[in-house]
Amino acid sequence: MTALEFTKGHGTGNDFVLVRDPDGRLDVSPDQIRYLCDRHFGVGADGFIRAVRSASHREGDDRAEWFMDYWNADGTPAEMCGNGVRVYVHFLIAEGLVSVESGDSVAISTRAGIKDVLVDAHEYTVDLGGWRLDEERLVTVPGLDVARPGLGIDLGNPHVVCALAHDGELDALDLARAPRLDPVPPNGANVEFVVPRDPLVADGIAEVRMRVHERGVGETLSCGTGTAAAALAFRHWGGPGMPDDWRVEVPGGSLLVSMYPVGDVEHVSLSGPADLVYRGAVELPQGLGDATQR
Ligand SMILES: N[C@@H](CCC[C@H](N)C(=O)O)C(=O)O
Repeated sequence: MTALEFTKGHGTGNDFVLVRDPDGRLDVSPDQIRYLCDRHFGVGADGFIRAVRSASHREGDDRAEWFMDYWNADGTPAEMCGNGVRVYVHFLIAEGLVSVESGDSVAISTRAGIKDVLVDAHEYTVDLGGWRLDEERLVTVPGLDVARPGLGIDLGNPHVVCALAHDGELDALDLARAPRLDPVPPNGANVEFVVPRDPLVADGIAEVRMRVHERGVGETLSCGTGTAAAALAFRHWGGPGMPDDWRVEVPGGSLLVSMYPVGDVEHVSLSGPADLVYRGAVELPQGLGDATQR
């Protein structure tokens, strides 16, 4: 049995088990990812991130040296993770795998394309790229008496954003199980519940509060792409005159979302902290198979 060395990190409480595997020698199975992310029997995390060179992963894009091999806690791969990619760059720097100074950007290959992450002391800003509106779905969740409309937003990964009237409604939600979506999205979705601050806009920045049920995970303390989806949906509903800068408060902290044109496309960025908490080594139990060398 081999011990798997890992680092535990988080971005506003959205937490990850990160492992370094520059040459793509590790083969960590979905069962092993479920074990690692289990909060009772394993290390515990919302997601698993393998740091592998793009050249050593079939989904990697060689225009970026590093690929973020991101998996949800239930052992399913995801296209993108806005908190994860910021923590990932912090991890690459801490491990000496990239060398950057404050003010530099690092390009990261993800299943949703290449994302540039700007490093600024302890704050990381990821350009999530373009986005698109998706269809509306009815959202049913314990704690809300009737189903509410939710707006689909695609950021490489799928989101459905549901506006609530006040903090009381948000606090009453039971997100222990996945909200029901109608029609059912073909690939599932992360579902964000959002309440506007009163006033919504102060000093040119709009502010909302959000809770999220993440696809493949459950309720989490934060979801970076989810905060971007929340801001985009509220700006869409608010119409012309809405600001392009949004502060989104989540249970684990707060994140800044900004929208800006890049050529003909509108991009959206996400800024916030990234923290590494501890390192360790874990032996994967028999029966799950070892994280073996390829
Ligand atoms: N927490 C992430 C999103 C992680 C992936 C998500 N659960 C999915 O399946 O799309 C974020 O910070 O964006």
